[in-house]
Amino acid sequence: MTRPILLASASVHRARMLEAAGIAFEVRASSLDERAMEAPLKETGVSPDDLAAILAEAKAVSVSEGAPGAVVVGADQTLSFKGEVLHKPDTMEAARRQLLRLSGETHRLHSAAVIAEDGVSVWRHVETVSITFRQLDPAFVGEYLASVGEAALTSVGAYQIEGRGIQLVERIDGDFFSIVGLPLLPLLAALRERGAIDG
Ligand SMILES: Nc1nc2c(ncn2[C@H]2C[C@H](O)[C@@H](COP(=O)(O)OP(=O)(O)OP(=O)(O)O)O2)c(=O)[nH]1
Repeated sequence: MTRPILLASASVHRARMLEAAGIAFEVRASSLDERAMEAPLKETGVSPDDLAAILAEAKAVSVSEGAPGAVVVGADQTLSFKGEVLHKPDTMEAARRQLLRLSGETHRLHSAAVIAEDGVSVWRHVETVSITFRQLDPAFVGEYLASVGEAALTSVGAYQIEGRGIQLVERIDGDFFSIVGLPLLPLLAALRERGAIDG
């Protein structure tokens, strides 16, 4: 007998990943205002990986408080580049500018997952991946964005690595699943340990 799993995320990418892994869960996205939460944290000089963990924990705990007995998974991803933390671009023009900034450079994705039960965080994991982009020609970036469209705006880096986004990349150092949005292997091990999935 396993325990109900809730995914406290509005990310279709995370939901698809768990579905593909054969995990039974329900989506119950958190209503937290991440940007409002993030502003004071940034004043403290919080590191990008800690920021991802704190936001993931806040989402998991907030959903978990209203779901007694459920195993609630919260997640967050931050992109760090030259001391800045970048977020999902708001517009296609912002996506174009962001991709050109990352051209020929290495950025890091910090992918955090947290499990909360009955309003208490019981497990957390942050995986950091370094991604180096090729030298990107502005015309290529324009063609890439025209081909992927608004999907580019659903990812923090304005790319989906499992899709055409891989054509932007020269090198990846780290876990593929963490780029897509969840440190999947450590998360599955934790769900097993907590009796939420069989195995
Ligand atoms: N499919 C795919 N998604 C990616 C990739 N890189 C980043 N992402 C997505 C995963 C997340 O949905 C999003 C990271 O943004 P957040 O951590 O703020 O999550 P999001 O706002 O989507 O949902 P949430 O805050 O959990 O409700 O970027 C990738 O290479 N492939």
